[in-house]
Amino acid sequence: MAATVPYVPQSLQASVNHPPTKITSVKALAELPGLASIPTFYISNFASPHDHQIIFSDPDEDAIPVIDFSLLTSNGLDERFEIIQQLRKVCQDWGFFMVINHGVPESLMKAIIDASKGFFELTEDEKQEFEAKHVLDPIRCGTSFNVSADKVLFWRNFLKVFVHPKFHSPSKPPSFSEIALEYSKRVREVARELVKGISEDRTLNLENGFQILVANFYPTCPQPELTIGVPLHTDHGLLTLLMQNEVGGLQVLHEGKWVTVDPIPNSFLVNVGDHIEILSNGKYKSLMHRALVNNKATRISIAVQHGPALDEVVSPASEFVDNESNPPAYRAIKYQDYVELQQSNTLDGKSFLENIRIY
Ligand SMILES: O=C(O)CCC(=O)C(=O)O
Ligand SMILES: [Fe+2]
Repeated sequence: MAATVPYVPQSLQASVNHPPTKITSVKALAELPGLASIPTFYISNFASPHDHQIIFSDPDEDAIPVIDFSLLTSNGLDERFEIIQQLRKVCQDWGFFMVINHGVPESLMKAIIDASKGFFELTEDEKQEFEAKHVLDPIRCGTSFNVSADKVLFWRNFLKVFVHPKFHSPSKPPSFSEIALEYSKRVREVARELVKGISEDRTLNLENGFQILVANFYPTCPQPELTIGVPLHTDHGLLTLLMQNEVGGLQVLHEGKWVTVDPIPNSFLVNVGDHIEILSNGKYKSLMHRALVNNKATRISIAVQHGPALDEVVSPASEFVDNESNPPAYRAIKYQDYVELQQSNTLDGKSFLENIRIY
């Protein structure tokens, strides 16, 4: 019989309500035999059903838009024009869509999930080598979002790797590097076409755009309704292309309702990030989203974020600004500074964009 009071090692125990200083892995915690309840520092308001007037969306009524990528790269000019209009409308109305017929092989999508699983299954000692000191270190694994700032911890382990313009990779497991290199390249090609279609800005230097691969590992949780994998937030880049193993958990905020995402197999879930919102001067909104956890199966998601070049100073593009009726709504900021600030803070339920918004 499972013990009602779990054994939690000293190093994982909360002192009053503060998270312990040394926590590296919720995976190790989740694997403790007989864990029936979660430590208090994982209990989070962000998981509360009252945090955002939640109405679970009716899947039929709020069907998530689907973009057929093959039309974007087809030679038919009419088809391309049509799909670009559709893409821009979807970015304006939703900030979120699924992409089908994207050309990234199913076997490669499966391979990156398996390689990431292999990484998370390394021993805690082996993974320690990849625990970074700074948010701009190119290889960084950890738990929660930012354990030095988080007031409560989130039920997630992550690996964040800078994969472009310079490719980095952990050296373990041995197959990770080759798979991650190929996966990043193929996903980047899809992202570049989508960004070109959405943004009318021709000054973006996408060749040298920053690309980061984030692998998320959400172990099963004995009390999933009390905690959360990632609380609501927006992504810092231009576009994120996300996929997952067969286990769901992503919710997107659409017109004040949480929409639970049930993806089409082998599709990418694409969301607009903060830098499309900045460039378009707010026309295309960065998507608020979060990841729930469950008590049945481990969830793995791979989110690849694509941004401008790190040294690019981004401000609203001239075609979206009119100084009289539509003045710039965001301050110019170097992308690298934005990433550093966003990643150094904790997720507090607001978009980090609020920090550069001009009122
Ligand atoms: O796991 C998910 O579905 C979402 C993860 C996410 O939002 C992120 O890594 O930024
Ligand atoms: Fe995200």
